[in-house]
Amino acid sequence: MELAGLSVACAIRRCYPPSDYKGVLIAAGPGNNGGDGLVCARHLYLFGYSPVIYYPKRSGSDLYHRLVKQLENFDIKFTEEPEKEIADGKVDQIVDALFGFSFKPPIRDPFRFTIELFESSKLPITSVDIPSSWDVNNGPPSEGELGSNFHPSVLVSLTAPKPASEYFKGRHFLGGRFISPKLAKEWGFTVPNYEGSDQIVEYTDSRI
Ligand SMILES: NC(=O)C1=CN([C@@H]2O[C@H](COP(=O)(O)OP(=O)(O)OC[C@H]3O[C@@H](n4cnc5c(N)ncnc54)[C@H](O)[C@@H]3O)[C@@H](O)[C@H]2O)[C@H](O)CC1
Ligand SMILES: [K+]
Repeated sequence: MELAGLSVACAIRRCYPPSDYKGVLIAAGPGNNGGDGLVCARHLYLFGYSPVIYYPKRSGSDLYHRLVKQLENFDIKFTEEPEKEIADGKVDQIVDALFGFSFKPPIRDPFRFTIELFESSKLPITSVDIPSSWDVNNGPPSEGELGSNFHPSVLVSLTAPKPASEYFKGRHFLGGRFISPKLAKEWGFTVPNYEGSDQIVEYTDSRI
């Protein structure tokens, strides 16, 4: 999770530098995708951003208490009113860390509100692993359903791209540099060539 969150922060640093996109709203969900978002928020702070975290359904487990404690130690702000942060101009970009591969539709509250916020926002949005509300295999919800108008500008797939990423049209990165060739072979995917100490690789038209 630490490396996953770091890789998302690295992709954001590459696409949306703090000189132009300093205020970052991180929407964190109740599972591990949300945990990646909490880790990402801490690294963004260390990279010079001003993160503000919306974490409406907190996990009770010790790991998450410790992630929150680390953020509090940096005086990183938590908010209950993400729409106000956006309206007040405190936010220049958004991180979608609501749900990853364990999401099962339909979306339950309080996350319906958050997906509506994503759909209506004009700000750049980076999704962690899968755009939230998308089905891991089949991609965006059908037209007219909540989430069908959610198209983030950046996607950071973790460890390996999920089938839903085929429907994604923006800048696509792979992160989570911790898979051994042996494990990748066992699971039938390729570990790309990460440059030097990079935590991310960007997919190009020719794929990696
Ligand atoms: N396992 C790995 O290799 C890695 C995973 N990483 C990250 O972990 C997520 C998957 O995490 P998981 O905890 O399994 O689930 P999610 O975060 O996707 O969500 C579960 C969470 O959401 C709730 N939920 C599900 N459906 C709904 C719904 N319709 N409405 C409201 N709430 C819903 C559910 O109850 C749970 O609380 C993966 O995508 C990666 O981001 C790391 O990257 C490390 C490697
Ligand atoms: K997500």
